[in-house]
Amino acid sequence: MPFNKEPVHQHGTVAKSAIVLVNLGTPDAPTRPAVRRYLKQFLSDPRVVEIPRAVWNLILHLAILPFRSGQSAQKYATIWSREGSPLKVYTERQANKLQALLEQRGHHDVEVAMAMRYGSPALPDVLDELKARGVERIVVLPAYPQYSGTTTASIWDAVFDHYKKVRNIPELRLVKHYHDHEGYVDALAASVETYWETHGRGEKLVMSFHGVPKRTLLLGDPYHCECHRTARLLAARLRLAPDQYMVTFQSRFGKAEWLQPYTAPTVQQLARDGVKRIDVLCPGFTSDCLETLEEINMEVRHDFESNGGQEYHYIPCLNDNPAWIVGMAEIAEQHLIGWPTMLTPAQREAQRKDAEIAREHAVKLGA
Ligand SMILES: C=CC1=C(C)c2cc3[nH]c(cc4nc(cc5[nH]c(cc1n2)c(C)c5CCC(=O)O)C(CCC(=O)O)=C4C)c(C)c3C=C
Ligand SMILES: [Fe+2]
Ligand SMILES: [Fe+2]
Repeated sequence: MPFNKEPVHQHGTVAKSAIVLVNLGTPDAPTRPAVRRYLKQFLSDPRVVEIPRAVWNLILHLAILPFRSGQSAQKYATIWSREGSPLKVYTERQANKLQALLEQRGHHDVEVAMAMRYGSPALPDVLDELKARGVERIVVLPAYPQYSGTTTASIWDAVFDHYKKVRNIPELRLVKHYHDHEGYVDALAASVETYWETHGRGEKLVMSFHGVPKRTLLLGDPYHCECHRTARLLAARLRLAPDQYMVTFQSRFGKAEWLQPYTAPTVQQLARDGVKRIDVLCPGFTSDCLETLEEINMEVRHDFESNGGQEYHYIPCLNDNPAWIVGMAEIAEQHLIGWPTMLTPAQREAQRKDAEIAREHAVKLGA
């Protein structure tokens, strides 16, 4: 494979650092063709569906895309906002606020960008733009607190695939997870406590995480354990006894067994058992999205209420809560250590001069 042509004689230019906040991605519009395009890219990822390609391609094109695209588009239409898909809107706000906070904390030489694993803005395009702007150090920060081969590793695949075509690769740091990071757990606890202060509290706190096939757990994916660790830490911060909270897994896809217990049947059973009020939190999603706003706040709410439950409270995701922006800044800072993001004005001026000399040098060489 040939390498792409790249800018020459950039040595000595101001090397900037960047944080790339990467989320899953979402369709460009709540329409059948846009959702089909998105699902096709998402579900063709071998990290997401581990079935031999020849078999899976047939199933995907004959049995899934023709039916699911329209059904999912209808669901997306119920949560779409004037600004677009909530997942993208919140991820964008997080990136902007993180940029401002890092600047406030003295990191004058770091830029924060946002990218999507599937759909737009596409991760490879964002990495290209950063390179064009002279960024030589990158922290890749997935929007997933818990590591899974199906999500986090897929972001890494996309990063590695992209740089296979690049000659001069930036220095890279990949955040694996922050399921037990204080800044993340504290932000979750603050969000729940604030909710309880204004709405009172339920008999049980249901912590619903996105599921994955059970098979991945048996094959060594740490996701399940990391979800439970987050739940234990959050319960400890909230001083909840074991009978005051539950961990469940939502969004099952396909016919295979996924991580149990499943959210919807668990909530139905709670209602049938006479529990009158539950509070539901989705700690594994840092932004509200289809899976929280439609599935949890609409479908599962209906399941609870139609089985005798009286009060169903959905506690929103961290989104752009100030406490979460602080948590993200702490996680980012721990990965920026040793990089010159806090240059003094004098140091920056020296770098600028050095870049000027390098450019003159390049002109003399005829580049
Ligand atoms: C938080 C982590 C996530 C894991 C782990 C995850 C695994 C996983 N997901 C699917 C299939 C689908 N997921 C869909 C939507 C979706 N998934 C996540 C996050 C995780 N997925 C988010 C944040 C979203 C919402 C995106 C949005 O636009 O708001 C969808 C698309 C919607 C639909 O048609 O239902 C599918 C499909 C699998 C198969 C999987 C693990 C193997
Ligand atoms: Fe998913
Ligand atoms: Fe486990």
